[in-house]
Amino acid sequence: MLPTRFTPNILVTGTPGCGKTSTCELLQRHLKNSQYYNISDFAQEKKCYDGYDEARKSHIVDEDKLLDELEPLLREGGAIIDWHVNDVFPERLIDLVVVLRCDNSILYDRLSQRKYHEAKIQENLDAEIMGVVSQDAFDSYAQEIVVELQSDSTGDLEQNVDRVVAWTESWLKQHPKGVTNELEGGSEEEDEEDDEDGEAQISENASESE
Ligand SMILES: Nc1ncnc2c1ncn2[C@@H]1O[C@H](COP(=O)(O)OP(=O)(O)OP(=O)(O)O)[C@@H](O)[C@H]1O
Repeated sequence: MLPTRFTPNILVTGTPGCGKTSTCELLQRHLKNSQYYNISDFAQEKKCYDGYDEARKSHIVDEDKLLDELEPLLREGGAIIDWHVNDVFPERLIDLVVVLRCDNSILYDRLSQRKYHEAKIQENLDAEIMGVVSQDAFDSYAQEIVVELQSDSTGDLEQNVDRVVAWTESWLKQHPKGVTNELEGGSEEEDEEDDEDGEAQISENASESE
């Protein structure tokens, strides 16, 4: 059981089509020693399924099994997690939650290009308008570790990655001794560095945190 993680775990979430995979793949190229987990692929690879949803034409993920597989990896730190569901990961093992947002007409075009049927497109557009994923993130994690970033253009994509890279560098400086991997129920003590510095805040512009 690893007691400490020395690099942060970053969850990238958002409505399907918002750009999670594009962002995570670019981020992984910029962050040394990071591991990218696309949870849809991970669940398939580890067979973390609990049936098949005919209406949605997709497997139902067994979240308990998923966490059994993922938690030891999160304890190592440096995870970049990509999933539209965000409220299943243990808060004690997540250091930053990035919620990608997308303009609805742009999202419509992206989902149409995937040949999604109209009802599925509409369901996702409604979810994006209502901010469903964002609300889940703010309900599930401390407000100060959740950040919403717009992902409409390639310029946004690059800027978002720069900001998360800058945030990570700042986190590493603030936690030279790493962060204690709390046990379920939070029975282990917080790392001293945490108490002194609090959470690393993501800045409006990447350069601000340097
Ligand atoms: N910021 C962006 N600017 C321009 N195009 C983008 C941007 N982000 C994503 N795209 C494009 O939108 C499409 C969907 O992106 P991507 O697969 O990264 O989304 P996703 O959120 O991971 O979707 P899913 O949840 O279904 O896996 C891709 O064709 C990608 O190239």
